[in-house]
Amino acid sequence: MIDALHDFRWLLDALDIGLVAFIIYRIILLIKGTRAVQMLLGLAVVLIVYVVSQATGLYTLHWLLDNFLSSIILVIVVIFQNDIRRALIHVGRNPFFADMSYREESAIMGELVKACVIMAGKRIGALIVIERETGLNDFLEVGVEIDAQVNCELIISIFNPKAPIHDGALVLQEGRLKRAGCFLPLTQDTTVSKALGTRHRAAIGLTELVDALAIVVSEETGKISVVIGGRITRDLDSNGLKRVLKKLLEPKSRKTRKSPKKR
Ligand SMILES: Nc1ncnc2c1ncn2[C@@H]1O[C@H](COP(=O)(O)OP(=O)(O)OP(=O)(O)O)[C@@H](O)[C@H]1O
Repeated sequence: MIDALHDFRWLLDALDIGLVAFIIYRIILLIKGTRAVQMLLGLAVVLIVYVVSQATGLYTLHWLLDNFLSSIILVIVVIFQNDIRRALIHVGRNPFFADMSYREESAIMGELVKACVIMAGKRIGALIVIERETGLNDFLEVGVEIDAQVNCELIISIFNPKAPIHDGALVLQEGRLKRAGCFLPLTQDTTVSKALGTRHRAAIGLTELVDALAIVVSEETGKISVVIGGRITRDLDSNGLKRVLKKLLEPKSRKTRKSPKKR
């Protein structure tokens, strides 16, 4: 069997390279927009200094970095323990609608859309962020833990201007309302319309960094926008919002299924 596999060495090599490329891609996707990127850059600098110290004969520095790098796996595990845990938890799972039936997904999307439409009608400003593949934990330090089912009335009460947690973003993870009052990075893009204030700029800023989806309800105009990849789609009605959410959040496996009503 092993000998037979050796005849297909090129196939194994291709598989090997493909798997490593896929793992690196998933790691980049996971840490994109998190502090792990800065730490990784720091480690890359250490590695460059190590190589330079060897080439230039800076023996003491080289000895020091040699000892440090010999335990690099341990260092990486300690530094990235949260990211590694998150990656392992997410393996094989759909990022937002994890293990949910079509009916549960529809109910969640229905509650979300209903809440946005009502808030738009009442001119209640809102910023809702939905986690997809990339973890948002780095943006959840500020804010208040909620961890509740997605519910229209609850969403509206969170953004009620009299509520203490109405400021900032409401973050949804794995089909649940996870945290409210979260502070997001503002976009630095100078081409963004001057008409858009900080709520919209926060939605654009975050989605430039991660693959999350943001819904903005404007307090000023009552318009609903969806932001993804730093790009904003404005003035969506109930059907438009439903369509966009369905397209962006529905698991790939479900998209290929012909008749979702069967579930
Ligand atoms: N960095 C941020 N992260 C999350 N939310 C933010 C951030 N900055 C501002 N906000 C939210 O945006 C609100 C202010 O919105 P502002 O009027 O400046 O923006 P806007 O884009 O014009 O929105 P609107 O059309 O609703 O007025 C704040 O009260 C706060 O809730």
